[in-house]
Amino acid sequence: MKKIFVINPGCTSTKVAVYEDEHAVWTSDGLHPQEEVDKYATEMEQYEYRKNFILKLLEEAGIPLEFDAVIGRGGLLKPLHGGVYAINEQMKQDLINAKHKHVCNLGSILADDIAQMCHCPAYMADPVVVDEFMTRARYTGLPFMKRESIFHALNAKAASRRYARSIGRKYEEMNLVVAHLGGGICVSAHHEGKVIDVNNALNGEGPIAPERAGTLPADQLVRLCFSGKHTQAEIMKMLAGNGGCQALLGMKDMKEISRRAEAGEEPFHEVLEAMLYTVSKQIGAMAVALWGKADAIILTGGIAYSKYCVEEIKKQVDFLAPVIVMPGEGEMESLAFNALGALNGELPVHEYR
Ligand SMILES: Nc1ncnc2c1ncn2[C@@H]1O[C@H](COP(=O)(O)OP(=O)(O)O)[C@@H](O)[C@H]1O
Ligand SMILES: CCCC(=O)OP(=O)(O)O
Repeated sequence: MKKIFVINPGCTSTKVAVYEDEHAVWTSDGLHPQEEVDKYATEMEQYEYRKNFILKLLEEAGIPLEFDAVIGRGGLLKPLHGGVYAINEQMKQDLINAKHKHVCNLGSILADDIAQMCHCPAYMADPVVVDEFMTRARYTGLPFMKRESIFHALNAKAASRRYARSIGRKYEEMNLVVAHLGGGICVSAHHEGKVIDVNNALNGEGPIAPERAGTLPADQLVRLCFSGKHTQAEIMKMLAGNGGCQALLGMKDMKEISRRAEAGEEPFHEVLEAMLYTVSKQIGAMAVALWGKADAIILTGGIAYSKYCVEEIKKQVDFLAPVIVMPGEGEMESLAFNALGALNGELPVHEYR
């Protein structure tokens, strides 16, 4: 029996879990009070805080630091193929110096720390930079600007595989549109096992999200940048962190927002309608990326728990393909399976260079 520790840092939580082979024997949602994380300007400054937070959770649960492997959610490295990677010094340095900032950059660093404490291997799998774009999806209208594949690869692929299995088909033989509806939102087009297009979930592309602005009118963004009123860091924070519902409603708790919208309370109702409209339009775009031949549209992530949100999206897109609802994210399970596969020699472990 292999004991695996899984670490998944998100903007509002550090989810952790202990697996014995494929069974979760302990999990924690690891929610952080917003005012705690708001104290830090960058994700790297949260390193000590998140590490101590994890060690305290383990201590309180009486779980000794005795694991066969530790696996963390992978961060904003250079574009990579999917799969399992051994965490090495080069990877940690690239994460510390990453051009894009997001707390998932801490996943591999924290995993390596804990692995060193229990003398076992450290891995990451299907990081947010999995890049399988078709060439035409990389283009913008400027030769020096290329689109980047940054999305919730782990959950989007795990949900796709789970759905394919449930209907007795292979992921590699299907066309799927997958909308991951979390604090950030991505809608990806999966063609025969490859994500050929997806909105950049982090920076200025795609739907309005609980804490992200999504696509903005470029001319207004340029004027804002040159207004002299904001630093670059402040504007980046408007795109991811303080954008979307956080900017429009002063909150990003989607349980609360959807409850108030459903009760007809304004501006919650109108803003949520607008957000879900942008999600639906992105689903339409990805269905076209699949030549209109999507086998299914999968709605996943925390917001897919909201029947109200799901119904609003369905009304707009169910003419395209059957809508399958898979609420929550299978990231912890998927990470554990990847580590188990690596330990058992069933999955190749790639070297990061
Ligand atoms: N029952 C629910 N109804 C509406 N939103 C929900 C519900 N449960 C969770 N959420 C929302 O889901 C989001 C978290 O989703 P998750 O997939 O864990 O993503 P992330 O890792 O990006 O935070 C939060 O915005 C949370 O408010
Ligand atoms: C795609 C980058 C990772 C990301 O956006 O994750 P969260 O939505 O969990 O913040």
